[in-house]
Amino acid sequence: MTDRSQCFAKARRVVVKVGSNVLTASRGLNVDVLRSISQQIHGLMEGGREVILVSSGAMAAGMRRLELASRPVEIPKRQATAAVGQAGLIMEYEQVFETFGKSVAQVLLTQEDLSNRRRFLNARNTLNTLIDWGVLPIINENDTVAVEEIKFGDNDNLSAMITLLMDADILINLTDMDGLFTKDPRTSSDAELIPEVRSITKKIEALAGDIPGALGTGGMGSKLRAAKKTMVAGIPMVIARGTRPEVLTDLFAGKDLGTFFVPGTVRLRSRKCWIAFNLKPKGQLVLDSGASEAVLRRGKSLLPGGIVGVEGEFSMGAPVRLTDSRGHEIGVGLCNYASADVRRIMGLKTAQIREALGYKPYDEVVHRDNLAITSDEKQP
Ligand SMILES: Nc1ncnc2c1ncn2[C@@H]1O[C@H](COP(=O)(O)OP(=O)(O)O)[C@@H](O)[C@H]1O
Ligand SMILES: N[C@@H](CCC(=O)OP(=O)(O)O)C(=O)O
Repeated sequence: MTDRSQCFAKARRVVVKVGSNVLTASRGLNVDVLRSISQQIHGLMEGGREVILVSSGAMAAGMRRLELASRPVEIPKRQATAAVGQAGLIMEYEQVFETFGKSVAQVLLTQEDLSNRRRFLNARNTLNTLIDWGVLPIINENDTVAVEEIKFGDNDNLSAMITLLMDADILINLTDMDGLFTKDPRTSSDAELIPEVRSITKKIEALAGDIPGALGTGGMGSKLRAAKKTMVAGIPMVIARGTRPEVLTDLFAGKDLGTFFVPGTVRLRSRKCWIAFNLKPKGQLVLDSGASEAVLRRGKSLLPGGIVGVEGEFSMGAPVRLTDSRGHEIGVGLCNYASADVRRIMGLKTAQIREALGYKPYDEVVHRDNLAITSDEKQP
């Protein structure tokens, strides 16, 4: 069983995400909360932890700075508002950390920056260097250039991706609620806090509305989608109230605050997370029950003999989804053969590949090293 206090005690690299509603007051940024969270982060850093901050609040700060009563509808105006707000946001962090003798760095990212392997590795090197220097990286989505399809969608997702790709040990999502409730507490006074979630079932998903607070973006739904990713990757996530005094300090002192999302037992490392969550699968391989079992529970590579179906057209090296015969996703992997070749060798023994194709570069259709298991069915 995963012990929550152990997860906190052992966490060396920590990602903290702070939502817009936490950081905003009626007349602009809530500087008191920003200072309090910064102070606690500084405490964690002083205690030897590596911290990465994902901070929302640019749009909210910009709206207040420009005296806009509501969020602009047109995308360029939204982007311009966030650009104004980001400056004030980072300036505030900069000033607070200066009083601790520490530096902060602004890192603005788009989805593209993570899905392009070379750009991602550049970003990761930069983040690791900042951490080595004892500088706090403060990440936000690059709202000025990120529109529609290249948008992370929200910082809940961005913070989960950063947690996975930076091999962090825990994700703390600070919002304007004490955690996940049985109903939306904004509309239901009898809502009760759920202290622990072991699996994101349909029932759990149904509790969360996608309607965010006045200044937020994704609502509780996007936090659950983020938790799903970290849990599959074997990393715990917590949702807690960012305005609670000493929230971070208390969490690391072992207090049972917020909602704890229990991680899966197998830890997926950065490269496999990148395969699982950043690449768009180009096709699908359907596995028979023996191959599903071998891949899911026995840590095996996928051989041609266990494949019963191929969907889509893809070239060698393409990312593909692996499903069982009921269509449930087992994982995502890089395919050693093009779709046309997989169709010719599926169901065959590895010794028959050369005969069927005239060549045999690999025994495995998907090698274990290039396969990320995304099913939350219990693995060994
Ligand atoms: N079951 C639920 N439990 C807690 N909050 C919920 C639930 N369903 C919907 N919400 C809403 O989600 C909001 C938090 O999401 P959001 O506004 O996107 O926050 P943030 O700015 O921190 O990302 C809360 O203000 C709350 O009203
Ligand atoms: N990039 C946006 C953040 C949008 C966002 O995800 O907000 P939130 O749901 O409050 O975390 C901003 O800084 O305003």
